[in-house]
Order: sequence, then structure tokens, then C-alpha cells
Amino acid sequence: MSKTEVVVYANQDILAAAAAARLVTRLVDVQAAKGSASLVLTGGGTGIAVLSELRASSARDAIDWSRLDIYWGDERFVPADSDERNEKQAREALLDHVPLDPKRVHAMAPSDGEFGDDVDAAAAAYASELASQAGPEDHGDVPSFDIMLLGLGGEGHTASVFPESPAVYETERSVVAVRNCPKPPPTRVSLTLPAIRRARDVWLMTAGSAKADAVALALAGAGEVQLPVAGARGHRRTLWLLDRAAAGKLTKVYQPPTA
Ligand SMILES: O=C1O[C@H](COP(=O)(O)O)[C@@H](O)[C@H](O)[C@H]1O
Repeated sequence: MSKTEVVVYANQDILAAAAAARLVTRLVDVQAAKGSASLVLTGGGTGIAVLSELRASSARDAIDWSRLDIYWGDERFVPADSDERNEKQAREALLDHVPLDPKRVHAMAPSDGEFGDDVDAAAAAYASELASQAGPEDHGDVPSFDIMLLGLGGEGHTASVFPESPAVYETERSVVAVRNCPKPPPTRVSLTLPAIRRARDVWLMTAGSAKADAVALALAGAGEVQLPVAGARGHRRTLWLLDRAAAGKLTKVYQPPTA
């Protein structure tokens, strides 16, 4: 049975530092238990702030970076050197500063990469990449990621699955091309909700009052078509890491003491 937990921090800086510390602990534990670990990254303000905090932490050296697989939950379909690209931001914040095995960094293709501007081909290639990494124990075409980091938008999107968009109705494919996103850039590649739910742990991390309605509705049981983040769950645990402002509209049942 999957558990849902909520932790509220005083502000975004403390949230990012605490999430980075949690990542060290969890990744070290997973590597001790099974040798290697997998981590799915998110874009967005909080997601990148967590990576910067991890880079700044001396505890980061407790992680065996050479035995860590890195994936992305979504990517903006822009040229490789665009500052909007989630991969570029993650590399600058952390990945270029730790001794990862390049073969274990599974990035989504940019719009000037091997598939050119064919976003459907880029999405299909990432689905194949996930399938090639899945083992018999995963019972399907998506690895059981150890930790998936996700952010969310005020309108309820997570990864690049937007409310009422074709992606939110996807039940077969693990990765889809996303067009006409209400938030720029308009073209993206995203894991679908069924693929997100293959993760053991999903950590939903967000800050600011603009996210408070979406957080409260998701935790109150809103439908995923109208609010995709409500459908983002880990099969072991779903952990919401919030600052006080993002937690501001939570009902009593989800109001733990602020850390
Ligand atoms: O565009 C995106 O936005 C969301 C949330 O970002 P935030 O800056 O509002 O926290 C993010 O989760 C997603 O990965 C990204 O592509």
C-alpha cells in the first residue's frame, strides 16, 4: 500500500536544502541495498534549486555517482544549448560537477539533435531508452525508478502533462510528445502518468502561494484529467515537500508541523 506524506518547510531555501539532504540519505540507502540507484529529475525553480543545494553539500560525496542512473520526467523541446532546457539547467546546477558515468545519464533529445525537429521521434526514442533499461523485475517497459522528482504548475500540470491535454489521457505509451503547452516553450517531451506511477518514490516539490490551490486540490483527491499532479503517485511512497506558502490552503488532515 502506497503512503502519502507531506512535509512543510518555512521557505523555499530551507525546502531545497532539506530535499537535497533527503536525496543523499535515500540514494545512499538504495545503493547500499541493491548496488545502484535511479533518479528522475525535474525542471522548474524548486527542482533546480534542490540540485544546486546538493552540489553545495559536502554530504554529496556519500553518493556513489558512478552507480546512479539519471533520467528526466520531462524536457523542453528546444536546441541543446538553450537555457530553457531542463538538462542544461541540471548540468549547470549539479551534473557537470559530480563524477557520473555518462552512459548512465539518460537525457531526452533536443530539437537540434539526431531527430531534428521531429518531437514524436524524440518521444518514441526515449520510450525505447526506458524499455532498454527495464529489467524482468520491472514487469514492463519502464524501470521502477527509485526516486522521481517532480514539480507542478499552478494550473496543476506535472512533468509536461497539462490539464485536459492529450497527454493526460494516455494509457499505453510511457513517453509522449506534447504540443501547444500553455506554459512556454510550447513543445515538449514528457513521461505519462502511467510511467510516473512506475516510480517507487515520487517526491512532489514546490514553493510559493501560486501553487497552493493545486496542492490543496491534489491532496483532496481531485481528478487527474483536470489536475494531472493528482495522478502522480509512487507505488511505495508519495512525498510532498512544500514551503509554507504552497501548503497555505491544505485542509487540516495534511497540516503537519512546519520543519
Ligand atoms: O516547465 C516546467 O515546469 C514545472 C514547474 O516549474 P516551476 O518553476 O513552476 O516550479 C516543472 O515541474 C517541469 O519539469 C518543467 O518542465
